[in-house]
Amino acid sequence: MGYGAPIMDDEKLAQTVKNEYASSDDQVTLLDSIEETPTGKFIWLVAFCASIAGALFGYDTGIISAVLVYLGDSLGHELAAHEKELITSLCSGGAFVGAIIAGLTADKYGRKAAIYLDCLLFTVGAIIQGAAYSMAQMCVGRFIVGLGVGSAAMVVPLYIAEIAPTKFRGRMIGLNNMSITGGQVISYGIGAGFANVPHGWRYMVGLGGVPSVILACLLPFCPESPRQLVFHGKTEEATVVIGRIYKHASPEQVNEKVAIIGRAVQAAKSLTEGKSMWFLVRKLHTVPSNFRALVCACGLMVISQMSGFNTLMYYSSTLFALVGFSNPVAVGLVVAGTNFVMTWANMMMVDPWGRRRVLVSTVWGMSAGLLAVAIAFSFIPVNTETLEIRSATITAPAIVVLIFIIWFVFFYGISVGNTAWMSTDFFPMEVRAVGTMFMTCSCWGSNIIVSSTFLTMMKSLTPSGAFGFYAAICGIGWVLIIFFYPEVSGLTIEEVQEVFKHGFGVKYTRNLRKQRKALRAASISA
Ligand SMILES: O[C@H]1[C@H](O)[C@@H](O)[C@H](O)[C@@H](O)[C@H]1O
Repeated sequence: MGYGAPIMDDEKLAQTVKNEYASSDDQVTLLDSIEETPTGKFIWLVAFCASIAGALFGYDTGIISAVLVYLGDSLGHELAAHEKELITSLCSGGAFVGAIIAGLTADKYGRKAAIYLDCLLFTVGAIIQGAAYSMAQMCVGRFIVGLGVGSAAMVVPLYIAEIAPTKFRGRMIGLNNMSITGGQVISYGIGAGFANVPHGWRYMVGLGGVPSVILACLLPFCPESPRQLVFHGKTEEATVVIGRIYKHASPEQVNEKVAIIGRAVQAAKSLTEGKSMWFLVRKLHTVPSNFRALVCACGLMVISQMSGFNTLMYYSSTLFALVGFSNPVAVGLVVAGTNFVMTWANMMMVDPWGRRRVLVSTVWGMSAGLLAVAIAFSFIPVNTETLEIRSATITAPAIVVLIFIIWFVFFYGISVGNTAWMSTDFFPMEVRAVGTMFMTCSCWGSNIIVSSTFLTMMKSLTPSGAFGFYAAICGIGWVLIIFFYPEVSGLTIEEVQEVFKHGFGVKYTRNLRKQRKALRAASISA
């Protein structure tokens, strides 16, 4: 029994597993036993360094709301609404392009090269923005930073997924998510801190260039992904890296791990050697298991974005001013802070609980929260022409809106907001980079749609209609997750490749996890 072994009935399971464990020559492969060994601090430090790029993603997307408020006429004139929209959306547009560039190059040049490039983009973009005296210069700076955001959003989870020990993979990608949402909290704090400083907005954007320099200095201490090293024929280097990651493993276990990776790499190579990028894109769409992985990864990402969460990130001031709060920036900080705390909760829960279990038991809460917001809004007299409130005092429905927005963020942060970035391990190696690229593009594509239609929807559908729409998306998303999202937590990245060969793998992984549990129990009692 090895990867892709048939799933058997529950009754026969315990005995068969015990027998096999006792007789198999291939016990190491069976349990990938290196994964059971303790790992040291080194790999956490590496994941932490890579996550600085995630913090920059969060910082640069979050800071814009404060920058827009304090720009004034610094770019030569007071900006019109459409110019503000342009500055905001150019970052998402750049991110879309950045994700494509990273996706096309991550295999050829390795994961680390893309992160170095991100550092350059974040720094150059920050300098250009901070020194901008014209709308054109600001737009260029914003787009360049967007390229970095999109590339980092794509390559960092990919890099972490490939270096992480199986038992910490979800948690380590979660660390990157914490950096994203932490970066957003910091950006709100810095936005508030520089609010009354002359030219404060220049410091706000310029500060985004500092952590990228720090990251560039730390990167030489981080290893290249061992899977990438094996892919490029550097098996000895990969062995050293695996030895550093699993520092309590025996040399045999290290060699076996490299051999397992080598087999997966060989399989990937035999399918793709000498083939063009277009071939990989076709393979991603035409091989049924790849396509199912793609649907699942992009589907979850689209649900996370179309839930409307980022309307709160980009337009929270507008929204909270609309319902009568006089200090919308502070209220916005509460939203970003809740998201950050729940990202931590997600990180702690995904590996022991399993991603699917977390999603199934929480996504309904997003829908329920948004529905309550939609209902509460119907009691608030909003002028849909001007998007202004007709009464200046905070009413009970306004408080209900705030409570249920925080409720929504609570469930968003603990579920799709972070789990969506973990699906990079759904893809087999030969299409992992290109699959992650599509997943990241589906993030920025749907992000652009939501951020560019929110205010229009508030006007044409009324706030109740807009939030009702997002509630429906979350409700449908929850049902789709129940039927189609498999549990891959606890499986090695090589094992995950088998999952989508069995439909969407929901039943397959349920049985596989049961088998593994029994196998572990048998190995302990043997
Ligand atoms: O995972 C992140 C996180 O949830 C952020 O708070 C959000 O702004 C991003 O759009 C999302 O991709």
